[in-house]
Amino acid sequence: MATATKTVSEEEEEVTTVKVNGSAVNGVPPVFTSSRELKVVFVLGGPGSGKGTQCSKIVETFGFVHLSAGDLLRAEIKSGNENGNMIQNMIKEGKIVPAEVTVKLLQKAMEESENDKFLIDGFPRNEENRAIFESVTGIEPQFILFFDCPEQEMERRLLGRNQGRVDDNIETIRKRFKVFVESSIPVVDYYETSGKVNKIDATKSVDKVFDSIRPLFDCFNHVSSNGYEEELTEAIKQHNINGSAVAITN
Ligand SMILES: Nc1ncnc2c1ncn2[C@@H]1O[C@H](COP(=O)(O)OP(=O)(O)O)[C@@H](O)[C@H]1O
Ligand SMILES: O=c1ccn([C@@H]2O[C@H](COP(=O)(O)OP(=O)(O)O)[C@@H](O)[C@H]2O)c(=O)[nH]1
Repeated sequence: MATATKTVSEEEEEVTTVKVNGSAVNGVPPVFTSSRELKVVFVLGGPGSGKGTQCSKIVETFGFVHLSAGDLLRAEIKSGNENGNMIQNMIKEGKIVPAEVTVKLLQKAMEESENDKFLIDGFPRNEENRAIFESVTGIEPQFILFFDCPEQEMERRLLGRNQGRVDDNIETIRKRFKVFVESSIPVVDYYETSGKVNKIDATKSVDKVFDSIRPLFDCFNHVSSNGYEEELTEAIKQHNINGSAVAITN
């Protein structure tokens, strides 16, 4: 008689062969257990550049799930998890939490969601984040949104944010800016080499910034006869022609 119980070898088989977006990295298959084709957009930019604000608008209009790495880490502190103290101290100092911790939280959130389109906000923050995310999930981002904003404006916004965050004080803000330039900009540079970065002028009003982002997401709502990939490639090309070609200013 057939039974629902899987043998150990069947379970091993499932974990190693049923995986997102496929490819093994350095011969080690991703350990992601979902079989959905997930679409991920990384949203990067300095602290206070407006990433979270725009992610909310993208969620409303284009049906993505917003995963803020910072929010997931702050929830972990609140949950009383054993890593909580370490995470709290890192955030207070503006340092980057070890990749294993953040990737695990992102992975869990994606696996628990029934959606297949994710905005990952504020991650990857350094090369270690990027490499570990890629090797664990096997996911390559569709593209990168990079919010370009001068430090003076980001500082003004952060000091006015009023969310009671332990890191929105001038001393920690300065440390976060330094970490951003030294560790996060190299990730943007990495993706620039594969033409995946879409630079956004984040100094404009919230609505104007959203207007410049919108065309990059339209293809997720209406797929032309050319197909989604072609439509996205064309949107990125147009975005760059329209004067936002990538030139990292920091
Ligand atoms: N385009 C904008 N112009 C002015 N203020 C903004 C703009 N976008 C966001 N803000 C404000 O700046 C602060 C930081 O924005 P937020 O979205 O939290 O940034 P991030 O997620 O990049 O840290 C918030 O108080 C937000 O309301
Ligand atoms: O992938 C991440 C995302 C966030 N953080 C920590 O969380 C803080 C706040 O990040 P968040 O993205 O919430 O805020 P932002 O600095 O972009 O305003 C950072 O300074 C880091 O200390 C981290 O270590 N890894």
